[in-house]
Amino acid sequence: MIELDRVGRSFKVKRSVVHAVQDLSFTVSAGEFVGYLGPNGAGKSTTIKMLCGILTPTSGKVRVAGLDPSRRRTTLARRIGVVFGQRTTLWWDLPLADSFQLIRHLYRVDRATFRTRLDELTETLDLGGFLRTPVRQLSLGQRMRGDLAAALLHAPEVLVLDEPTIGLDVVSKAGIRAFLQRVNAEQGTTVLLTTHDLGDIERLCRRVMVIDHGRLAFDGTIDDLMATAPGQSSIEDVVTRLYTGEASLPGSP
Ligand SMILES: Nc1ncnc2c1ncn2[C@@H]1O[C@H](COP(=O)(O)OP(=O)(O)OP(=O)(O)O)[C@@H](O)[C@H]1O
Repeated sequence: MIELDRVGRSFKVKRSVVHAVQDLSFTVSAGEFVGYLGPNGAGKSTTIKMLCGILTPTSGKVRVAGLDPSRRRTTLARRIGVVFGQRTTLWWDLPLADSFQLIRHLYRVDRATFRTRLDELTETLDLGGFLRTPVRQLSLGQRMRGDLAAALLHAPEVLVLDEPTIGLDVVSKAGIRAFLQRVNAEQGTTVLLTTHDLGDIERLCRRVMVIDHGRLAFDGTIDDLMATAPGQSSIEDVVTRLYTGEASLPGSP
């Protein structure tokens, strides 16, 4: 469903070049729920932007649902849902319900399918109390649930999430995690989740990939990840050792 083959992306900054992603190869199969971890500046957002066609790779090949994202961005948009937790894709001054209507038109979802999906999403994400509220008046947790609904209204096969639980309280986080688990299990949606919240990773992902300095540093199960730092019992400690280069990497490619 997602394939990267020796992908690189660099940026020219003044007279130097930043290699945000380098020689990155991985495959995510249909129905997987994969965590994508890495320290600040590791290249996660750059990867995600290449997956949805916002950025073109400088080298290598990206395929999502069989499509080249930067060349087929409009076609791909119908098959991928993306949530950037740090900024909304909703219309700031419009009530949530009106944003959803606009999305229905943009994605050409027929009226009956839209109604059924919106009813389902309203129930599972508990949106009923604020569908008529302008997005700018929503709390962060409400806005995030709105963004998730917006990303899923057109029933995409792939869902890419960039920090979807950032800034949320424990109850809101638990609600969003349960929702994501359900979407993956019941609809078979492939999910790639970027987060700094290791609770998200522990509760949701069987497989974890770690990127560091633009390169894949680890790809394996949570158990494999824990085995990189024997004697450490918490995932926080294991990931800290990985980020600081203190762990050995049996699962690394
Ligand atoms: N448009 C850009 N122009 C120049 N440099 C960029 C640009 N976008 C990203 N970078 C650089 O590429 C590197 C990777 O950035 P990226 O945003 O992908 O990291 P990240 O893993 O998402 O980090 P964070 O966890 O802090 O969000 C960083 O050094 C960043 O400064």
